Amino acid sequence: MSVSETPGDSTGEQPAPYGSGAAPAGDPPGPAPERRKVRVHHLRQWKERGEPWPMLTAYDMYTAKLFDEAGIPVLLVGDSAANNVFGYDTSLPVTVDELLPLVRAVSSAATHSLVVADLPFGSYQVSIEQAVATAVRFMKEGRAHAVKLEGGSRFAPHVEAIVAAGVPVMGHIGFTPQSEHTLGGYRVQARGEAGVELLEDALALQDAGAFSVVMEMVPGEAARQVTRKLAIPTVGIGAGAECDAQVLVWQDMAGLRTGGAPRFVKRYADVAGELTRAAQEFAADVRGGEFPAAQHTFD
Ligand SMILES: Nc1nc(=O)c2c([nH]1)NC[C@@H]1CN(c3ccc(C(=O)N[C@@H](CCC(=O)O)C(=O)O)cc3)CN21
Ligand SMILES: CC(C)C(=O)C(=O)O
Ligand SMILES: [Mg+2]
Repeated sequence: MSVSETPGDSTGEQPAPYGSGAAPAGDPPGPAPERRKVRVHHLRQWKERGEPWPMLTAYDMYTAKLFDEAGIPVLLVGDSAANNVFGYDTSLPVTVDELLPLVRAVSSAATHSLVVADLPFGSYQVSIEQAVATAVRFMKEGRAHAVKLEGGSRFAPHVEAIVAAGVPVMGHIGFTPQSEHTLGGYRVQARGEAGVELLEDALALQDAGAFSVVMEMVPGEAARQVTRKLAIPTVGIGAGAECDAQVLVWQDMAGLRTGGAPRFVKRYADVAGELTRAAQEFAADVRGGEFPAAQHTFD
């Protein structure tokens, strides 16, 4: 168990929500301490304490509510909704107008988790003004708590301007799916010499005021070095065990998506199998006259 903060410490902060440390030994029995809203400074506290934290994507009200209640401190409304909600073959086509209602749904349902809205391709690359305007829309209309965008040093000015507008920003480097045509497909990034560039990008984002950085599909050793050199937490996806946090797309993690998954995915459930079974049983019940029964019928 980790050392818990003394209530009423110099910052006047209550202990951070979640965390691996339960109530200190000797606490009176009773209801669990009140969970508090996750804020960006909590993520940095967990890094300082060496407590890894989980992040999942969510795109709708039910998953947001379940993951929030399960203690997932950060929910990402990913532009991966392109693949996993809208059925596009890449993340490039999804628009701000398509993502905004999903962000609003997740933000409305999450009572404690920090909700991060992913800025889609084309909604921030055009200019710094466009980046700020899009981030503001996701905060104002989507009611997000933070935004995420892809890119390193070249997007540091965009990050700085969004942060100056009062919006926390999460970076995303390594394999950046919105640039798949530049990167030449879904490939591991920052191998060998290119590890230097990964670190430069991460530092530029930190200097620009990002509160965290996602690293996608980079060698574990490169991710470890970046994580050690940054004060802000790193979030890995296919970036090894040494990141401060880990993120997966929920349909991959829960086995709703069938077919081959990337190597970095671990499957924790068979939601596809369970849903298929339920649909088949429902169909058989209807065809066999078993449903609806008397208790499903009004007098
Ligand atoms: N369902 C889903 N999961 C994701 O992780 C995800 C999305 N969608 N959509 C947006 C991006 C795209 N991502 C992906 C998608 C596929 C691979 C993949 O097929 N990787 C292979 C090849 C790696 C290589 O060439 O070295 C792998 O085996 O990991 C990786 C990242 C991550 N994101
Ligand atoms: C995979 C995560 C990091 C993401 O950007 C997304 O889901 O869109
Ligand atoms: Mg994304």
